[in-house]
Amino acid sequence: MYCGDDVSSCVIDIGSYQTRAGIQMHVIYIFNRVFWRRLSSKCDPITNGDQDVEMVDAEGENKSRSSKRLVVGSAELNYKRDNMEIQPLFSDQGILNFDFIEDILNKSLIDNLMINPKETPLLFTEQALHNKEARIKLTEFMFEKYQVPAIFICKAPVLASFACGRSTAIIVDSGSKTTYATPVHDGYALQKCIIKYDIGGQQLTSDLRTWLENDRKIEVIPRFGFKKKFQNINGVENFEVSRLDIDGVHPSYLNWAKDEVVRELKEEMFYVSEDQIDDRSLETIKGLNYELPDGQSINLQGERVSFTEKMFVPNEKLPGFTGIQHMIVESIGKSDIDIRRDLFQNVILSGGNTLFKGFLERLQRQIPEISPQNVKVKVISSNERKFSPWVGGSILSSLGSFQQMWMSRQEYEEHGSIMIERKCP
Ligand SMILES: Nc1ncnc2c1ncn2[C@@H]1O[C@H](COP(=O)(O)OP(=O)(O)OP(=O)(O)O)[C@@H](O)[C@H]1O
Repeated sequence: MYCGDDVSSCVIDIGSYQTRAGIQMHVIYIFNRVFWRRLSSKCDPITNGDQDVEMVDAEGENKSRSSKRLVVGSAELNYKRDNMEIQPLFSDQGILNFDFIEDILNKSLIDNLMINPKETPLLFTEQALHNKEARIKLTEFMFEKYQVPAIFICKAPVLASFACGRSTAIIVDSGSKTTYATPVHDGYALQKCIIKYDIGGQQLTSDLRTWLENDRKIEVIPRFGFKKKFQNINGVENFEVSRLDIDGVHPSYLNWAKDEVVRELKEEMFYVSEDQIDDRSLETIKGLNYELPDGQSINLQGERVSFTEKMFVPNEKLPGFTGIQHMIVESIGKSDIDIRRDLFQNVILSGGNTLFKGFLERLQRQIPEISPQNVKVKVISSNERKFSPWVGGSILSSLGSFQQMWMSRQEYEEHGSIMIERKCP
C-alpha cells in the first residue's frame, strides 16, 4: 500500500493527437505529438549537445548508430526545421511506442512540470479496451526506468464518468483517431459491451483537405510556406503574400502543417446538423467566407454540415458503422438489462471531436428514435470534455480514500508487474 497523501500526484493522459499531463488540479501541460529531427552531418548550432540515438530497422534487426534527436512539445512543432520528421505516438493498431515515452516524460514531467518522478505517484489513463500487455509494459517501464514510488492505470471512460460525477454512465469518447462507446458500471468499464470504430477528428480533417485540394483546387499552404507583408497603396491597405522555399521540409512535417491549417478551418466553420441532412436542407445552410492563413478566401455552405454528417450515417469505408447514435444504443443493448435505463439517462460526451456545435443535440434527438419506448435519454457534456479523462484522474487521485489503491514500489518488488492487473482492474 502506498500512503503518500502529503505528496501531489501527477495525472498523464496520452492521446494520439494531444497528451495532457498535470499535477492534481493545478498545472496542466499539454503537448502535441512527438517528432524527431535527422541531424545534418555539418555542424549546426541548434543541434549542439544532441545525443545520438540507437535506431532499429523495421524488423528489429540491424541496429545502427544514427544521428537523430527526439524533440517533444507543441511549441517545438511551430519551428520549421529541415528534415524534421513527425512520428505518431501510437501505431495503427493503437499500441504506444515506448521508444518515445522516455523523452515525452522527461520533457513534460521534469522540464515543464518540474516534478521529480522518483517522489511523485503517477496516474496514467488508458484506452477503454483492456490491454494487459501494454499496461504491464508501462508498469515495468515506470518502476524500472523512473523509480516511481507508485502508479495507477485507469481506463479513460471510467475517469470521464468520474469527471461528470457519475459512476454508471455510457461514455461516448470521440478523439482524433477513434470513437468508443463504453458503458461504465460502478466504476468499471464493461469490456464486452464496448464498441469502437476508427472514426474521429483526424478523418474529418483529412476528408476536408482532400476535398479542398481535389474539388476546390485550393492549394493548402502551411504557415511556414509564405510571408505576409502589410502594404498601403494609395490608401488601400492589404497584405502582399510571397511564397517561401520549403525544400528540405520532411513530407511528414509538411503533411502535419497542412493538416493544421485545415483543422483550424474545420473547428471554426463546421457544426453538426440537428437532423439528418438531405439535398434540400443543405441549401438552407448559411454560407460563410473563411480566410486561410495565406489570404486565400473560401466560401463554405452545405460543407459546413456535410462532413460532420459522416459521423451519423453509414460509411462505406467502415464496415458495420451506421452512426455514433447506433453505436451507443447497440452498446447499451449489450449490457445487463438492469442498468440499461441508467445508461440511457447518462450518455456522457468526451473527446475533442464531440466539441462541434450541435453534436449533443443531434444525439439527444436521434437516440430516442432508435431506443426502446418509454426510456428517457439524457446526453450530458461538460465544457472540459476535451480533457475529461484527465480531470477525472485528477479528482480520483486527490481523494483520501484512493491513496490505498496505488500500486506501490514495494508491491512491484514483491509481486512483479503483473500486480497491476489486481490493483487496477
Ligand atoms: N472545438 C472543436 N471543434 C471540433 N473539433 C475539435 C475541437 N477541438 C478539438 N477538436 C478535434 O478533436 C480532435 C482531438 O481530440 P482529442 O484531443 O480528444 O484527441 P486525443 O485524445 O489526442 O486522441 P485519441 O482519443 O484518438 O487518442 C482533433 O481532431 C481536433 O480537430
